[in-house]
Order: sequence, then C-alpha cells, then structure tokens
Amino acid sequence: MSTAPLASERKTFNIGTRKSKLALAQTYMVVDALKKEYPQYEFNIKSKDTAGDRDKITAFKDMQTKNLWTEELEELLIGGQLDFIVHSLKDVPTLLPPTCALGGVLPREDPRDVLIVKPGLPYTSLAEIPAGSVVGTSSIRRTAQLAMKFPHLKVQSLRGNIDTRLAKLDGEDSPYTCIILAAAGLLRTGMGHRITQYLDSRSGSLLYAVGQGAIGIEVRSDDGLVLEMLNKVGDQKTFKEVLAERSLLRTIEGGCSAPLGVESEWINEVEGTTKLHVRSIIVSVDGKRHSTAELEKVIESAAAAETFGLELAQELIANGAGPILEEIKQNKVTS
Ligand SMILES: NCc1[nH]cc(CCC(=O)O)c1CC(=O)O
Repeated sequence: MSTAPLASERKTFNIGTRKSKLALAQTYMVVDALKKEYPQYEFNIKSKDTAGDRDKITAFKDMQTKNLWTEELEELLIGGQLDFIVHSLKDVPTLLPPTCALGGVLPREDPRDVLIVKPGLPYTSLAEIPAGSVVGTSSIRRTAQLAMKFPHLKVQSLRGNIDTRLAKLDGEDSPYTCIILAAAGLLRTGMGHRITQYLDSRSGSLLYAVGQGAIGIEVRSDDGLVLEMLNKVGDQKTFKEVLAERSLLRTIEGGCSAPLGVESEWINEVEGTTKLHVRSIIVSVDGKRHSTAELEKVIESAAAAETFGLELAQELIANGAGPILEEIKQNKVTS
C-alpha cells in the first residue's frame, strides 16, 4: 500500500537534494520548470548532507558504501517524506532501489570535462602542461585516462565541492598546476570563466562520465502523478542518451566503479533520421591497457536506449575490457 495521499489531494511536493551550491542550483531549475507547468502546486526543497558530503578524507575508491550521495535521500523518498529527489545524475548508482526509478532528466548541460589552470600560469591546454606537473582529481576515470594519454603528468587527489576544489588550486601552497572538473558544475554555479579548455575526443582526448551534465530526478516507481509531471518537463533526447550510457555502465561494472569514459552525440543524417552515436573507453588505472568501442543507431524508445548500452558494453568486453575490470576488482579487495 502506498503511503502517498490521493492524487486529488496532493498540492504540495517535497523535494530532496544535497546542500551543495550545485545541488541547490539544479533543484531550483527543476522547481522553475515544474512551476511553469503546474502553477497550482507548491514545491518545498528539503536539503540534506549525505555520507559523501561528510567524509572528505577517504578516497572514493576505498569507501564502503557505493551510494554515498543518494542512499539517505532515497530512504526518505521510499518512506514518503520526499516526493522526488534532484541529483547530479553522474552520482546516481546505475542500480536503484527496487521501488525507485529515474522519473526524468532536464536538458543536459555541456557534458564535457574541462581543464582549469592555476591563475597566473600561461598554459592554455592540457597538451601544454609541462612534464612532472601535478593535476588535481580524485576520479579514477580521469586518473586512468590521464595516465594513458598524458603519462608525463602526475595526478594528486583533490576532494570537496567545486568552490573548495578551486580554492585548493588557487591557494598559496597549492601543489596543483591544474585541475579537471565537469563543465556542467562550473557553468551552473556561475564559474564558467574559470574554464581554460574543454576536453573531448577531438581536443584533450578525455571522455566524460556516464550521466555527466544531466540533472536526474528520482521518484517512487508507482507515483503516477509525479511521473506524469516529470514527463512534461523532462527532456526526451537527454533521457535516451543517459539511459544508453547507464545501461552500458550497469552492464560492465558488475558491482565496482569502472573507469569508463563516454561521449554521446546525435548525428543528423541527410534523409532526416537522427542517430545516437556513443564513443566509450575503459582504461586500467595505470593507463597501460584500454579498450574502446563505438556504436551508432536510431533510438526510438527507452527500451532501445537500454539495448544500445548493452550492445556497446558487449563490444567493449569483446575489445578487451574484461581483464581490466578484473584487475580493478582485485585491487579493491586488497586495498
Ligand atoms: N562527483 C562530483 C560531481 N557530481 C556532479 C558534478 C558536476 C556536474 C555534473 O557532472 O553533472 C561533480 C563535480 C565534478 O565532477 O566536477
């Protein structure tokens, strides 16, 4: 039995999110979009710190729980204290609790990673950063791709919210020459002017994280009213992209976080058909081994997007991802 009130009585919706500036900015975007379509409803934002916000010391890869950013909010969603949760989709595990679902996504912001060079230094691209320089990041995806493509650079851990990371880069005693962040977080918090270079397969050659740049809204899967509301404000193109990317990650990760990079594009053909094109790469943490795969297809439905991700995963595995993933799993157990 659902604890939610009858649809006709629901006028107030409680929205869960994290307390960070980015989480709140993204939640206001969702509320603004909903208020336009549903001016008769009231939306209350209930922000909360999560395990990921509280523990700023343990490296992500060593943390016990996988659902650092989401679990505590999901408990409130399942219990009915929240009606939906606004997430950076990148931080949402690919397997949700059985009674929860991804209800919709807002239009994706630029999904790329970006380089930010310490103020005062003259470098304008990752390629110009001198050998031995320290790059700040705590992401194994970024670390592995840097080790592969820029083996002359050193990587050092960098944690915290966007403002904290920028402050650590800028600080007097900063060990960092540059850091790598997601463009989306900077653009949405008014920090776009700090971007030195956008990184992608053509420039800087880093692929981004599954779901990066997308705002995901998690709901109770049986909440028809909220699903209908999100269907109105959600972006179908972004939804297909991220469903494909998340299906790819779910298939290959098998219970551990994989250093998977992706790049999704819509290709317009001459006859007017639009195809989704996704590039993907898995890199061993030392950068010495990798597997790549690409796929391009027309995507008519959510189910087709899921199948697309599965097929891309199979190709990555056929191209050698298996041993790389196995090695990562082994290291997890012993460290
Ligand atoms: N893991 C932290 C996180 N989660 C979402 C973003 C940025 C926004 C996004 O990618 O959607 C960031 C910071 C970053 O990776 O630079």
